[in-house]
Amino acid sequence: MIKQLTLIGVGLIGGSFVLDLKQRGLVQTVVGVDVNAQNLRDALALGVIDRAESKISAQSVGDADLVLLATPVATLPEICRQLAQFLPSEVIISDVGSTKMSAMSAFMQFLPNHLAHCVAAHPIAGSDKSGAVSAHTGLFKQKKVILCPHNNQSSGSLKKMETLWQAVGAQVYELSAEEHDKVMAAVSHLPHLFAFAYVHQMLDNPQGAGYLQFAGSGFRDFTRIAASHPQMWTDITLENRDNLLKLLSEHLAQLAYLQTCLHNQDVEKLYRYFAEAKQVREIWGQSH
Ligand SMILES: NC(=O)C1=CN([C@@H]2O[C@H](COP(=O)(O)OP(=O)(O)OC[C@H]3O[C@@H](n4cnc5c(N)ncnc54)[C@H](O)[C@@H]3O)[C@@H](O)[C@H]2O)C=CC1
Ligand SMILES: O=C(O)C(=O)Cc1ccc(O)cc1
Repeated sequence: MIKQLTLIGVGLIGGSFVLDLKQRGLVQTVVGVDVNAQNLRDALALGVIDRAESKISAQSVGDADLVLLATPVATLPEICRQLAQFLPSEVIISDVGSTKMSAMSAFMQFLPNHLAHCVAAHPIAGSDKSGAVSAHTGLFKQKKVILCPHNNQSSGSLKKMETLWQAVGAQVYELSAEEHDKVMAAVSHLPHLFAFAYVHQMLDNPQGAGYLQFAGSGFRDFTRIAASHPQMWTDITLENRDNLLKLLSEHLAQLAYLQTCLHNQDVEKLYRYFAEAKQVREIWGQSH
């Protein structure tokens, strides 16, 4: 049972997590801190938080057992810098950000005396929606959450976060922050870049808007994530840029291969390429 959870960034992910904890009676009071006043009003009205605070202060974090950071990833250094002066000694600091090397470096730089209780975490669940109005229970049911333990980790704090994520229905895995960012670049960050690039190309094409009226379900499936929050994705792609730059050049080679196949009207190579991808996608789909 957590007496006070202070949620910094009362949006889709942080809001959904606390709603689940509340529903299970695992948290007594949730204090929300957010830079967006309307979002705080929505969160109060929807019962996501019990008290709203506009800034990090002794009042908002001084009595917390758990401080959860659920803001866009580039905000973590400044948030941790501000937190340092107000943190009670045993409080757990955890986050939900999509990049973990950046979270670890913010913890190490600005919370060095508190590092044992910093738990870097990432739920692989969410959507293209954002804000407290989108928060809902059940978001993490049967979804994976990756925890990234570090050398100075308190096993009690790690275990506590593992227990909370399991309580909201998630399956907990552990990876190093470095491995996490490499994997996520491939299965999440690059696909988002492709979706943004593809939709952008429709924007750049003078006829694009007219073409879109005939777009069907394939377009819908492929581009849903291009409606995701631009701030969130600016932060993620910049924080994971080294992995993404490497993958982008590998994928340019894939496109160049397709270009060559089409240019040469190479039926066999095209067929094999599509069939191999179809098999991988079908096998993945059977277990997800
Ligand atoms: N949306 C998704 O599907 C997933 C997102 N994540 C990660 O979770 C984090 C939060 O994402 P969402 O909940 O989707 O975003 P969101 O946009 O729904 O919520 C973020 C909230 O943080 C607030 N905020 C921004 N800067 C702030 C600051 N300096 N101090 C206090 N509040 C601030 C915003 O006003 C907003 O209410 C991000 O780091 C994202 O990478 C992780 C898994 C899935
Ligand atoms: O909208 C979708 O399907 C997503 O892919 C959601 C998502 C976005 C960012 C993450 O770090 C994890 C999950």
